[in-house]
Amino acid sequence: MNDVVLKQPSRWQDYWALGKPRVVVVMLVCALVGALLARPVLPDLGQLTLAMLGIALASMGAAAFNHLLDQRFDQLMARTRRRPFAQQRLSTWQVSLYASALSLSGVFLLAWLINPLTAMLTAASLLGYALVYTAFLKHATPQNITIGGLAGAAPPLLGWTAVTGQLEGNAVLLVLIIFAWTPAHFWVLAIHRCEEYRHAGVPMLPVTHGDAFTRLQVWLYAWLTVAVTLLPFVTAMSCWLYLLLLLPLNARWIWFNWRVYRHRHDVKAPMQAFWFSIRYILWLFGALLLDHFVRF
Ligand code: HEM
Ligand SMILES: CC(C)=CCC/C(C)=C/CC/C(C)=C/COP(=O)(O)OP(=O)(O)O
Repeated sequence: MNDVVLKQPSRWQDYWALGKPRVVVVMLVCALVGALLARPVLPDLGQLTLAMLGIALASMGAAAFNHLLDQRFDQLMARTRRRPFAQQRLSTWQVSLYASALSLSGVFLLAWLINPLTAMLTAASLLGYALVYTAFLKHATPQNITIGGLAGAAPPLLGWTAVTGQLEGNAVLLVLIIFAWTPAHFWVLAIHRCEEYRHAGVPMLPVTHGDAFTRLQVWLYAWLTVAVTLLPFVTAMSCWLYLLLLLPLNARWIWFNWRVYRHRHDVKAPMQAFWFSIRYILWLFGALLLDHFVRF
């Protein structure tokens, strides 16, 4: 018998998937590093755990709203069509309630037990991703992710303000790193999935401006990312260990993105660069953390 019977995910697995848990885990790592870099000494572990919980709940709520608002587009793309709401395994009511419950509990937890600034910034990121990006920018302009990327870049700032209760320049530097990294992170995936985005009518850069132009943008943003990652060293927020770890990491980053730019016929290059982008951001924040604690 050739038929493969795919096992349906359980209800819990469906709810879990709505929160884009793998993306949120990486965001939480960035938030945690932001929190640990904020002061020379370790923050209170109880407060830190609560802050991470609040940020996680709000991020997963934002992701669930993204599923809710993008159902029609998710149904049109092979990458997303098996999502629980795209397949109508969960109802509009269930997803709306779940997204609202996660978002509100996350923001209220931060407002009540952490501080109002972190709650406000988290609420702004949540709305930035769920509403501004998903409901508007994503379907309006090929610059959707350069602008919308600000919401996804917020986690280190959220971690930082959770510890300090105030906005500080070094926290903004960490945001800038993710902000500069996002276009190269995403456009390589968009190059690989260009026909799906075209079919769904989503104006991603390779759809509107073509493959060659997008590869050039990836290459330029890769260099912008390199420049921004040097800022923590230039401003003396980080030291020589960070720089030492950064150099081979950036060399790999440039190499992966160079292949995207120059080896247009290498069909594997964009997705290899995409998966490396995730390892890159994790290693980078790991390097910032290591440098911080080796010094103090
Ligand atoms: C607006 C900004 C961003 C856009 C448009 C974007 C886009 C995407 C897309 C389309 C995927 C594929 C998801 C899938 O196949 O289900 C993805 C995966 C991923 N993104 Fe991003 N991303 C953004 C920001 C971020 C940020 C800030 C982080 C973390 C700091 C991040 C971490 C990840 C991770 C870890 C994955 C892999 C998920 C998996 O294993 O399935 N992304 N991103
Ligand atoms: C509070 C806070 C920090 C909020 C940020 C929340 C969050 C989960 C951001 C994720 C960024 C992301 C994966 C964008 C892709 O969306 P897409 O709709 O383009 O991708 P898709 O087609 O895979 O859904």
